[in-house]
Amino acid sequence: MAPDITTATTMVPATKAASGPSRAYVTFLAGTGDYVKGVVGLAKGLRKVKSKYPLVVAILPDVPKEHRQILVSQGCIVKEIEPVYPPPNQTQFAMAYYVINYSKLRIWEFVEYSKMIYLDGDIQVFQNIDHLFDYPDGYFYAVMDCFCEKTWSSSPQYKIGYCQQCPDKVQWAPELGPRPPLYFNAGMFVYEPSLPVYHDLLRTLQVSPTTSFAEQDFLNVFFRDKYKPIPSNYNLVLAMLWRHPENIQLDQVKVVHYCADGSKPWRYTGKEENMQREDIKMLVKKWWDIYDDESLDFKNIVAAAEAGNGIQGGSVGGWRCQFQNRPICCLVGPCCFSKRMKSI
Ligand SMILES: O=c1ccn([C@@H]2O[C@H](COP(=O)(O)OP(=O)(O)O)[C@@H](O)[C@H]2O)c(=O)[nH]1
Ligand SMILES: OC[C@H]1O[C@H](O[C@@H]2[C@@H](O)[C@H](O)[C@@H](O)[C@H](O)[C@@H]2O)[C@H](O)[C@@H](O)[C@H]1O
Ligand SMILES: [Mn+2]
Repeated sequence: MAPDITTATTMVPATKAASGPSRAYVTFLAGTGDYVKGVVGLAKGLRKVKSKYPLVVAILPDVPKEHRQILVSQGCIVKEIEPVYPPPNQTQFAMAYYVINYSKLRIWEFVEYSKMIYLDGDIQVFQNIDHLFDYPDGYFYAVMDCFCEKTWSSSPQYKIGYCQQCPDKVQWAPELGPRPPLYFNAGMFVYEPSLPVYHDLLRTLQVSPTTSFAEQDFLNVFFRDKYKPIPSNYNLVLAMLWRHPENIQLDQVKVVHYCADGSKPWRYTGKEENMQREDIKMLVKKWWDIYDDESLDFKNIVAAAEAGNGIQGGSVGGWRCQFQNRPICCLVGPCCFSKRMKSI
């Protein structure tokens, strides 16, 4: 099991979760590039909506020390994972870098948590979604994807203009075979870590064909009997705004997925198609407002909690150190959020 880097550096030994099933959000970070900004934004966004649960970051070995330190300083629980590679293949992935996304499968190994919510690093949470952890166990919850973007141009759905978001607009062509089962976007999902499932995933991957949406396609096949769609409010794939506006009520959206071409806020130039839309500009600004909000930096949250300023019951988002009867037991912080804290 991947060691908690924070536990290794924590001044005091982490102990088992104090009470009740252990839950956490989890994201994935690879490379030396700027996705680390996405993860910092996500950590601050979860704090802004007062989530009760910590953010675990599964990182590949190529993530530099400086980025790891930034994540720990933002209260993240950093866990190094080994890459997962698909079987040798000639696949033309929709995006060449999708090949690294198979490494996401390592999060099934995080069995110190009973339930986790996976969020891509290019996602922001604008309203609290902790209640998703209470959904019945035994299912895989995720939002249905959209097939209308050109990233889908090699798919049979795209070729006939069929999309599951509006199945009556263009009927599925029976001559293409059975209508495809509901298909989820793998940028956000609710799942239960499990070693048997983890080993089954890795074994099955090695005998599965690789396809253009890499681990997203693979997860859709693997969990097809357990998949339960949840509303688009929990993972707004931005293309929905111009492809299926009738399905979206922007003020109800809790989670935004900046996956449309040119929409990553930390790289936004406004030059790509659809990027000058008022709703896109508003959502990019909302992301930056959180990223730039220093009051959401972990060190300032701890300081405010220590001073008891405006945080009820001297807790941080409902968490209090069980050992030192203070909001935070130590400035290292993440040990609290992963092991030593208990929900009050
Ligand atoms: O260079 C990269 C590319 C991707 N990712 C991670 O892999 C996820 C999936 O990639 P991406 O979100 O770019 O795919 P999309 O949702 O846009 O198809 C990202 O959100 C990050 O968490 C990363 O850490 N570094
Ligand atoms: O590795 C495959 C990726 O496939 C998914 O994104 C795609 C896809 O869903 C299309 O529907 C969209 O058109 C496209 O923009 C979007 O990037 C996941 O968001 C990502 O986490 C990851 O699994
Ligand atoms: Mn994404």
